[in-house]
Amino acid sequence: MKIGILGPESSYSEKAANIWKAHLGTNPDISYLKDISEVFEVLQDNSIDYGVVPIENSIEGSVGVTLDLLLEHEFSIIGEVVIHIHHCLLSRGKKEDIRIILSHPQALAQCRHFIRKNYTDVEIRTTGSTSHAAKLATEFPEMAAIASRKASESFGLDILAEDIQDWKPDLTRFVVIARKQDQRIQTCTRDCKTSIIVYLDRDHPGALYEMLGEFAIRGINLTRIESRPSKMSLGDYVFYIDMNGSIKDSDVKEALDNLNQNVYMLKNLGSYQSYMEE
Ligand SMILES: O=C(O)C(=O)Cc1ccccc1
Repeated sequence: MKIGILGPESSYSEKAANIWKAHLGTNPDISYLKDISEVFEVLQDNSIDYGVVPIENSIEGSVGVTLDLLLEHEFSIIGEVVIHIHHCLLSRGKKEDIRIILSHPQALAQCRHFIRKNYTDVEIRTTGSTSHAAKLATEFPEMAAIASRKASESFGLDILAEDIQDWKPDLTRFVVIARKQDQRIQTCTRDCKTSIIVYLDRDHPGALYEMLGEFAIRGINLTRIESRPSKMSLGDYVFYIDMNGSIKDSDVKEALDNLNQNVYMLKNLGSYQSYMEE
């Protein structure tokens, strides 16, 4: 069995994958991939069995590419892992040498104030992962990467600054995805969450109110609601909704069945267990 994550070694995805593996009871091999899109691509072509991708961050919000790809593919979410992020600035060079700062776009966004305050004259470059940024920074002393402390050890870089994210705590939620037809998908036993994507039938007053009513009247707690452009026209949206509970709970099932009859499209991404880093 293989699990695909953002590579190379010491990305935050690897940390999330290791937490999930510890609960799994089996030990899938890690496949290091270049970015989030590649995780979806190789899961689609059967080269891996699971993928671990970031979906949401407490500072920067949604990871749009993950949301879009969940809509495009027939994958299930089979687990979620929430981890603490402690970004460091890593380099071979000294502070005064730095001309280029590299990282994953989410990490750069989480450290925006730090960069503006301390590095006014640098070029910013994005990479597929924080650990890829660290690997590139080994090549030139004028490069610095925003990545984890673990990445500094893996790639032999000095830590120029630590805990540089603009807000604390910085938490990132990762989802574990699998092909829908995968028989090995475990059923959730506790702390279950369910995720769906909804595209409403037509825009009319109260459409969102009616949709949310299905959850409210059954006392189902929504943990997130997010709109994303449908990409069909400006002002047209799909809704991503997460809730506490499992599709095996009769109230959740009933709410989704009712909703399904009154919306254009409802995609059930699955019910899964949530793990928080201790
Ligand atoms: O690039 C990584 O290490 C990731 O796993 C994605 C990411 C980037 C920034 C914060 C959290 C996760």
